[in-house]
Amino acid sequence: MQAKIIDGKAIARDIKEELRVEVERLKANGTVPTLAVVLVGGDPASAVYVKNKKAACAHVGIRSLSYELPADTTEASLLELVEELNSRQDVHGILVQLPLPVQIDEDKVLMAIRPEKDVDGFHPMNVGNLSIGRPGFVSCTPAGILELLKRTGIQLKGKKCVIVGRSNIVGKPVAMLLLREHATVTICHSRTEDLPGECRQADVLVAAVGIPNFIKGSHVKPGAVVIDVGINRLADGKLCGDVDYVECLEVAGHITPVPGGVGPMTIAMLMKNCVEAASK
Ligand SMILES: Nc1nc(=O)c2c([nH]1)NC[C@@H]1CN(c3ccc(C(=O)N[C@@H](CCC(=O)O)C(=O)O)cc3)C=[N+]21
Ligand SMILES: [Mg+2]
Repeated sequence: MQAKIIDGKAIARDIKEELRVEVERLKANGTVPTLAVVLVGGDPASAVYVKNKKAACAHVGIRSLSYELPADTTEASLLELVEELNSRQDVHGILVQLPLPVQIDEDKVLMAIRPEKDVDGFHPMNVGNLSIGRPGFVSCTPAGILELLKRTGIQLKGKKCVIVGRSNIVGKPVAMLLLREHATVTICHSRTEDLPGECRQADVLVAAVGIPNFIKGSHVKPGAVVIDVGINRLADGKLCGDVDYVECLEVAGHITPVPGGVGPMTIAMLMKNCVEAASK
């Protein structure tokens, strides 16, 4: 039997509709939720994501302020902009699009954003709060994955979840979120011995490796939930996930497509974090 396709685009649309109502309420109370989006340089993929984020803001009713800086921007001037946005009362969320040009230390910039405005959830304070179970902003892709699982009715308690990829932005925080749901969590990576064997144990398999079609049908336990976090741009311009979709569709119980799976959820969670930032 073919896997059920989890429609991330539709679920993201539902979430944005829910947020629209909250934004109207905030506006009625005199607060216009505002996100500052900072883009340094002209990376074409980043430009697409930033455009999508601004479109989502417009849809939900969030005001977005756009800062497009040249590729040769210095670290000092970017930090100066972050400081200005930190101190502005009318700015609730700050997003500095990654990756940044080589002359800028990303860590330094992310640490400069006030944790209360860190709607990306990348500041060590928010990362730490997540890992010890305190409230704070959760980064958008991991939060989006959990929301997809919840709204699809996938039970996580006691289930075996295997994550392939150990990045700070996806692998590690998604592990923390799954643990919080009482799942048994394994994080695999490039040095894992017998990766296919680990993957085949998974009730929920999360692929975040950045290699097109890396997860094959033979990695998947029949009936498992397969979440594809990959966004690989192929030479022909098409988007491709980390999961071999055609193969895994025949084995999995549920699967997310690329595009239209985790990507739109990332943006919906960014909107959710902005609304939360503005509510405080
Ligand atoms: N500070 C920061 N925060 C981020 O959250 C952040 C970032 N930097 N840098 C890059 C990654 C990547 N990312 C995506 C967001 C939306 C889609 C998305 O909308 N994807 C659509 C397709 C979009 C397309 O056609 O290219 C989909 O999967 O259906 C993908 C990827 C956010 N990131
Ligand atoms: Mg990645």
